[in-house]
Amino acid sequence: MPFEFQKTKISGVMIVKPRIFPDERGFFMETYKKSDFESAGICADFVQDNHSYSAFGVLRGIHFQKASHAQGKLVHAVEGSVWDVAVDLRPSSPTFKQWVGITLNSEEGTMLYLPPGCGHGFVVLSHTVHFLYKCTTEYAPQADGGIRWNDPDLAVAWPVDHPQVSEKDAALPFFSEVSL
Ligand SMILES: Cc1cn([C@H]2C[C@H](O)[C@@H](COP(=O)(O)OP(=O)(O)O[C@H]3O[C@H](C)C(=O)[C@H](O)[C@H]3O)O2)c(=O)[nH]c1=O
Repeated sequence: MPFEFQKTKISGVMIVKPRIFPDERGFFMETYKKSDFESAGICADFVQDNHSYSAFGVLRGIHFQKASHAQGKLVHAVEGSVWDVAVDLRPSSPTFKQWVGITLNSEEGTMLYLPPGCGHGFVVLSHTVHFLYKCTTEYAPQADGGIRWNDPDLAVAWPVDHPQVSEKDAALPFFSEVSL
């Protein structure tokens, strides 16, 4: 099995560790295989791939798409490292409003799968990061949602004191104001 899957405290949020095959040329790893993911309970059909590039201290998120446009995401850093957060935004979930955070770096190739219904954000830990992710639904700006990164109810323990947040993200609503 080229992947190791690890559950987190949030239902459906899975840590995925690919098997790396190093040799004198460099390395090879599989970063997704439908049959292995389905065997681990991740039955996701990905329809869009994204790539973002950010500098140290940049914080993107906490974002989500609403209702039928809710996105499952398989995220990883292909160069550099981030501290990545999944927030459970499913009111019926026993871990509603809870979050998990994990460092994703390109050396280990560790990935995080977030099911639809989770908010997602990350802050860059390395000088720069190339961040790639697969999504289970296409971009739907009309369904865009977000929560302020430093929402006191969520109290996400970001490991960077003064992150660089875009004007748009700095103006996102607090959890108490959000319509899910
Ligand atoms: C997300 C997205 C954006 N765009 C366009 C819209 C804007 O003109 C530009 C930048 O978008 P945005 O500022 O929303 O990019 P991020 O702040 O990286 O947003 C993402 O960051 C957090 C961490 C996520 O998990 C989401 O995938 C996504 O919300 O790309 C597209 O054309 N397609 C897309 O799928």
